[in-house]
Amino acid sequence: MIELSDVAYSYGGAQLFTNLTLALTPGSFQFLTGPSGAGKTTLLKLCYGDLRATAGRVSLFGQDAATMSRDDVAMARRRIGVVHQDCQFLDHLPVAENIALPLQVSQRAAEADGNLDELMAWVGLSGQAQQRPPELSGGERQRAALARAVITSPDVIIADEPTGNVDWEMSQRLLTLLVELNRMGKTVLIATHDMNLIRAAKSQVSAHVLRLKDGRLQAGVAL
Ligand SMILES: Nc1ncnc2c1ncn2[C@@H]1O[C@H](COP(=O)(O)OP(=O)(O)OP(=O)(O)O)[C@@H](O)[C@H]1O
Repeated sequence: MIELSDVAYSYGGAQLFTNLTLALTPGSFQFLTGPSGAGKTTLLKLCYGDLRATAGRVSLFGQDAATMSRDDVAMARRRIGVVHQDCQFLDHLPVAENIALPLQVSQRAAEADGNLDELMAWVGLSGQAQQRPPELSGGERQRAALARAVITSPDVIIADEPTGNVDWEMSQRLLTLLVELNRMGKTVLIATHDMNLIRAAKSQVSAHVLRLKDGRLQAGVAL
């Protein structure tokens, strides 16, 4: 679905990583871990077409990202739900409207009628639909961000620290939602520092763990 082959990335100075290879195969559940600043967010951005590799090949659903037009990338992006590290809400809009926004952007607003209430209930936010994002707790914001990422029924979910700043119980609840999505056939990639979360996931799902460190991606990390 998404493949990085011998990819390098630099923000202009030293290379953050080189010769990095990663495949998001259909239905896989993968964790990306590694020290702060190793480049996890950068790697996720390459996977969802937000950044272009400085070398190597990124393939988004069979197309070479380097030769894709902006519209092609936008179309591919519709198949990827992203949970950003800082959630990125429009604070003046109610939570429900924030969650429905990706449908409007992809001109599918009519689908909100059927899906939105169900999705709000799934993430346990039915009572908060009309609140503004700044009025939510950290865990509620993370669940709202997950709901917004999946409202368009993407094939792939990419989540950057989806359990940052929440307690253990809430991180378990978010993990359960991500595992449910994977059981529905979604491909899941999660960047996290939380090794306890990874351990908990491994008892529920066949998860692969990758560690990005010193510009290299290692598989089979000991937990
Ligand atoms: N837009 C940017 N311009 C220049 N440098 C950047 C930019 N974004 C990130 N970096 C640098 O690239 C490196 C990797 O950042 P990145 O956010 O990908 O790491 P990370 O592993 O996700 O870190 P964390 O775990 O702290 O979120 C860092 O040194 C960071 O300062």
